[in-house]
Amino acid sequence: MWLLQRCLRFQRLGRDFDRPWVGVGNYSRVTMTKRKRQQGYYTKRMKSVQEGSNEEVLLADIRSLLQRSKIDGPGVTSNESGATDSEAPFERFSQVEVKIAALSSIGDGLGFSSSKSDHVFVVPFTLPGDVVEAKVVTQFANDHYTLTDFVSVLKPSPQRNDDLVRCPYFAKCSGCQFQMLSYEDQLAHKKSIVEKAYRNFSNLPIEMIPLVGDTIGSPLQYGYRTKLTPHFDGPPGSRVRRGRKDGPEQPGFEQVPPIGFMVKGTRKTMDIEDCPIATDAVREGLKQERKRVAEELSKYKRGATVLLRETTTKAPAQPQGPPATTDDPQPISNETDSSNQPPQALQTTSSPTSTTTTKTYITDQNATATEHIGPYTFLNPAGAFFQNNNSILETFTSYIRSHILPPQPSTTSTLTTNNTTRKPPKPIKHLIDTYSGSGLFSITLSPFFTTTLGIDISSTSIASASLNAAQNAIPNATFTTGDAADIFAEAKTRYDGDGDGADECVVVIDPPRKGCDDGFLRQLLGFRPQRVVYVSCNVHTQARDVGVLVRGGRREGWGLEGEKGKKEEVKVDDDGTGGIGNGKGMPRVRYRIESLRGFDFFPQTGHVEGVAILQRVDDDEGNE
Ligand SMILES: C[S@@+](CC[C@H](N)C(=O)[O-])C[C@H]1O[C@@H](n2cnc3c(N)ncnc32)[C@H](O)[C@@H]1O
Repeated sequence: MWLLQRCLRFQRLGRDFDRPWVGVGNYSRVTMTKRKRQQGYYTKRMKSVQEGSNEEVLLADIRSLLQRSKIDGPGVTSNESGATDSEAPFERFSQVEVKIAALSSIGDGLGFSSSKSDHVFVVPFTLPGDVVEAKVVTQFANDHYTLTDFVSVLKPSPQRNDDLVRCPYFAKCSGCQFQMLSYEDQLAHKKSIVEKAYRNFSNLPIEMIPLVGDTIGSPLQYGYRTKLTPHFDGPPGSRVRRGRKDGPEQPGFEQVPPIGFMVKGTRKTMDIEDCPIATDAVREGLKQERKRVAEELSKYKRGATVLLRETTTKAPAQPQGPPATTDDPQPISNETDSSNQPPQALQTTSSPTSTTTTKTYITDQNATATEHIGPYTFLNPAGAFFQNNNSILETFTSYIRSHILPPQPSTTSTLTTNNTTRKPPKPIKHLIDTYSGSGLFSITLSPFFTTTLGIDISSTSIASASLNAAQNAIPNATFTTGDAADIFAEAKTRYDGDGDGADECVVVIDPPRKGCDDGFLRQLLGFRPQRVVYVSCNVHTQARDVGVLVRGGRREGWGLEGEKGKKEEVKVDDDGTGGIGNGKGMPRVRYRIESLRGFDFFPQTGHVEGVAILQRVDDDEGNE
C-alpha cells in the first residue's frame, strides 16, 4: 500500500514537474538523484557546504530557530504528517500556510506550518508575524527545511507596509527583498545579521565579541546603484550548439527575449523594464540598452550580459543661462572616455557653488568610469570592480578614516592590569591596503600615513590604482599586482628591518565574499601589524577570519556542528609558544575586536557591509 502510494505520488509529481530544479545562491553545490530531483527533495548532501555560503548561513539560522522553537514552541506540538526524517514531508508544488517566525540572515522569512512543528519553511519576501501562502519547491528533509515560492500574504505582519514598495517587480525579482520594510527596520535587521554572524561563525566566546554598533544607513535608499548588469538568455538550443564548430548553424532569436534579472529562486530571467534602486543615469541606460538589443537582435546568436555603469563628470559651471535640468540633456562630457559610446547625457545638475555635475551611463567594459568621493576622483574601467553605491562612500570612508588609527591614549603611558606602566604603542605610519582594487582606501586615507602599499590580484585594478594616486596628487602610494598574502614579504623588507616595524603598520583587508585564505591569515599573523581594519561584503566569512585573528591562529570548529566539526589550526611558525609567532621567539600574536559595525551599501536588499576594527593584544595585556 505504501509503495503504491509512493508510485502514485511520483507519477503526480512527474506530471507537475515543469522546470528543472534550480537553486538559490550556492544551493547548486548540492547534488541529488534524478528521482529525488523530481520529488523536489534531498536526503543527502554530496558535497560539503561552502564556507560562508547562503546555504551555510541559512542552515545556522534554521537550526537556531528549531532550537528556540523546542524551548518556546512554535504553537504546534504534534507531527500530524507522520513523515519520517528521510521522507519529503510535503508534496512538491503543494501550497502551505506558513506563519513566519524569524527573518534569516539571507533575507528570507523562516516559519512553520501548523502540521509539522520540526520543519522550517523558507519563504522569500516575508516578515516575522506574516501568515502567508507558500508553494513547496525543494525539501531538505534531513535538515528539516523546505524552500518555497512566496504566493500571497494571508495576514500581514505589523512590520509590513506594502505602500513602501516602489518596484513593480517586487516579490518576483531576486534583486530586493525588503521594500515592504521601513528603512529603520531594515537597518535594525542588518545589525542583527552582523551580531548573528559573529555569534555563529567566529567561534569566539561571547565576551570576546563587542556590542555591534548601529548600522550606518545609505543617504539614498532608492536610486543609489551605479552599476547594473541585466542579461538575456540565448534562443532555445543555443547552449547545446555553443562550441561546436561543425554543428548545425546557431538559431537566431525569433522574438526579443526577456532582458533583466533572475526570478527569485530560479535561473529563469525575467523581463525588467526599470529598476528603481539604480541611479537615474543607469535607469536611462537600461531603457536605451533594451531598445538597442531589440533593434539589433539579429546580431545575437546567444545570450549576453549588458553593462550599465554610471560615470560622473564635474566641470566649472557655465557662467550664463538657467541651470540645466534632467529634461534638458547636455552633450556628453569630454572627461568621459566614450569614443565608442552612444550619446547619452542624462542628468545634469548645477550646484550653488561653481561646479556642474553631469552623470551619464556607459556600456563598454573598457571605457573609463569616473567617480567622486569627497575631494577624490577615481577612474576605473567600467567593467572593473568599484563600490556600487556612491552615495554612502563619503560617510563610509570618513568612518574608516576616524578608526584607522588607535584612539588617543589619555596619558603618555598606560596602566596594565598589574598596575605596571607600559609604553603606549608606537605611532602608526604605514598603511598596507590588501585587496586594494583601484585604491579606494590607500587614496582616501593617504593623508594619515607616511607611505601606503596596496596589492590586488587584478593588474587592471592596480593600473587604475596607480593612475588614481597620480590623478589625486598622492605621492606616497605604491601598488603592486599579486596575491594579497605576498604583500607581507615586501612589507617586512620595507618596514621591519629592526624587528618591530610592524608596530608602525595598519593593514586594511577588503577581500571578495569568500574571505581570506589560510595563507593570507598566516602571513598577516606572522607580520603582526599593530592594527587591522577588516571590511567585508560577507560578514559571515569576515567573522570566521576575525575569529582566527582573535584566537591567534587557531581555527577551531569552523562551520556548523556536524558539517565541519573537525578542529583545524592555521599554523604559522611553530616557535613553541603554542600559537603563532614571527619565528624569532616572539610570543603568540592575537588581536582583540575594538568595534564591529555594518554599513548599508545595498538598501532594500539583504546585504550588509561589515567593518571590524582590530587591535593587537600586546604581551602585558594578557598574551599567553
Ligand atoms: C571587494 S573588492 C575590494 C576592492 C577595494 N578595496 C575597493 O573597495 O574598491 C575585492 C578585491 O579583491 C581582489 N582580489 C581577489 N582575490 C585576491 C587575491 N587573492 N589577492 C589579492 N587581491 C584579490 C579583487 O580583484 C578585488 O579588487
